[in-house]
Amino acid sequence: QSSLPRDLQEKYLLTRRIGIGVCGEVRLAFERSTCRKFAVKIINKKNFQSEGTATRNAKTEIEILQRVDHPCLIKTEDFYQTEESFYIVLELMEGGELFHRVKSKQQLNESVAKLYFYQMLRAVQYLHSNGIIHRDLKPENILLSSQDDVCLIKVTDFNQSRILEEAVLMRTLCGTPSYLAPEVFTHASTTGYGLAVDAWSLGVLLFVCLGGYPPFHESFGHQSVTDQIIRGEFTMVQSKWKSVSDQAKDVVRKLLVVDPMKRMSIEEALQHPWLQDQKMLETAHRLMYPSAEGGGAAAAMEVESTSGRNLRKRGREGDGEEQH
Ligand SMILES: CCC/C(=N\NC(=N)N)c1ccc(NC(=O)c2cc3cc(OC)ccc3[nH]2)cc1
Repeated sequence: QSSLPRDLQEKYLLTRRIGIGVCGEVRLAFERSTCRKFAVKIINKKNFQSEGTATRNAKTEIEILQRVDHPCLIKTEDFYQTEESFYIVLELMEGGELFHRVKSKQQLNESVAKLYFYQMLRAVQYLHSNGIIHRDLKPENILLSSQDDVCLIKVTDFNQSRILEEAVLMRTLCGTPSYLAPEVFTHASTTGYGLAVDAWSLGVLLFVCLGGYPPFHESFGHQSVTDQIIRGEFTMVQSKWKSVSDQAKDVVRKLLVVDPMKRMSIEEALQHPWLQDQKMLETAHRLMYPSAEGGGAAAAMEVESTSGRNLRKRGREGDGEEQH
């Protein structure tokens, strides 16, 4: 048991482990003064090849977490560190990881999968509008707010995330182009291509929620997982997929497209017929914007559009501008 920072101990009582990851664990914690429950993510620095990388990654992750504000993105409460670890105090997501939910239910029913998928799309749409690529979307990084099927989801773990440095690309293009590779000029290295990796991952996530098993896995046939992915070869086993609608399958097939330029984007996915489901949208907005409860969906849409507008404004004027 590595020694916990004293100021963390003074403010929180850390109890049992509730989650385990490659770079550390998650403990259930109680704020001593209020008895409110929190999750404390402990990230061991030794897992990174060098001290510098650990600190840089964590700093980026913390910067992202403190900068983003969306109902479907995890929120940090506090941050501590010692020589060997980072301690991040987070809102507790009582439902745990989507990974365990899908595992225990074999597969989610389509309306639940749709509700979760829509929230993931909104979270990733928000990240992308802030110039952030998540790059590591998987069931372990999708948390559920309660044990109920109808619940809020939150995306977490920004360890692999990258903030798109358009400025770096601009500077590059100012230099002599003669040594630059073609992809620097094509879509490949600007926001378009980078963002598409998250669309692919959301396709894998939706496949797992609907089918209860992953589309690419070493146990399938003779090919390596990498070959299966590069070829975009997956199978929708009848026994699992016969109860899934054609529209849901269409979303999966349009996201699991190998060519990033041909892959359906997040925006296109949000417009797909499968998600034009008023009942689901009302439930999702009620979960995401409970304060807008009184005015119903209209108010929720109002909240969405204003927050979207603010974002775009901030994007144009850079981060310096404080939005009031
Ligand atoms: C800022 C830290 C973001 C992060 N990981 N970041 C990283 N791995 N670099 C991360 C990773 C995992 C979690 N997990 C949880 O919060 C969590 C809550 C929870 C509750 C459970 O049962 C009630 C079971 C598992 C849980 N995981 C929270 C944050």
